[in-house]
Amino acid sequence: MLSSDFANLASEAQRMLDFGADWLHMDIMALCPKSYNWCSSYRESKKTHSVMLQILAYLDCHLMVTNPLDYVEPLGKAGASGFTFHVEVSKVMPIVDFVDNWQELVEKIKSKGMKPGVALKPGTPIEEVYPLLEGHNPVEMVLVMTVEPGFGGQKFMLETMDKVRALRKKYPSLDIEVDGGLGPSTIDAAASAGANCIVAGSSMFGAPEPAQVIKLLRKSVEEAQQ
Ligand SMILES: O=C(CO)[C@@H](O)[C@H](O)COP(=O)(O)O
Repeated sequence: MLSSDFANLASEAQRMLDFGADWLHMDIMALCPKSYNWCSSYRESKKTHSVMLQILAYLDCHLMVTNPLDYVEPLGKAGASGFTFHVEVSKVMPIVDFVDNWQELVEKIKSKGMKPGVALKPGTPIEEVYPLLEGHNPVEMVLVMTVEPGFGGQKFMLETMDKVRALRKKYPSLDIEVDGGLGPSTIDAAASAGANCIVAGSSMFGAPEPAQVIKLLRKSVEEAQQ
């Protein structure tokens, strides 16, 4: 949704669902560069925001915030479906008993009926998310960022596919999401590495025929899974 027309968020969301998107990906940012556009829409335009959350669709929320725990309650109430927080919060926050408490965070996310996920930036080694995939309260999705988080329209970082491959090898049935620079020219690299959830921003909203783009992305993932 970061690539959509912010003045028409609800109709843009519906347009993408009509074209065949399975999920709506909502970027919720606090500290990333250029995040003010989405943040201001998110915070200031409460009315539009709640209209979006009323649409019956899977709302995949990517929390680029340092205090994910504070967002669990409000997003759960608002109707979010997926809640993906960043593994790097354990480094930027001094609270960092987070590393010990991530299970509590995951439990809270689940208790609000949301699917817990963990995201990592391009420079973060994949090994950092492994502890969150073990134990009795594991996350259910890993989001491998394929651009630096912050804004749409960036170039897909092919080198991040090593992380997707490693993750897929270790966790054959895990949901692995990729986000940033995904479109017809990069989908095969992501799908063949093992990604099965594809976030497409500017390649969708800027496409003359978004339905065709979705079909192509889906086909590439399905073929790679066979
Ligand atoms: O989270 C982000 C950027 O922080 C992404 O969701 C991008 O917004 C995807 O946009 P494109 O790279 O597909 O244009």
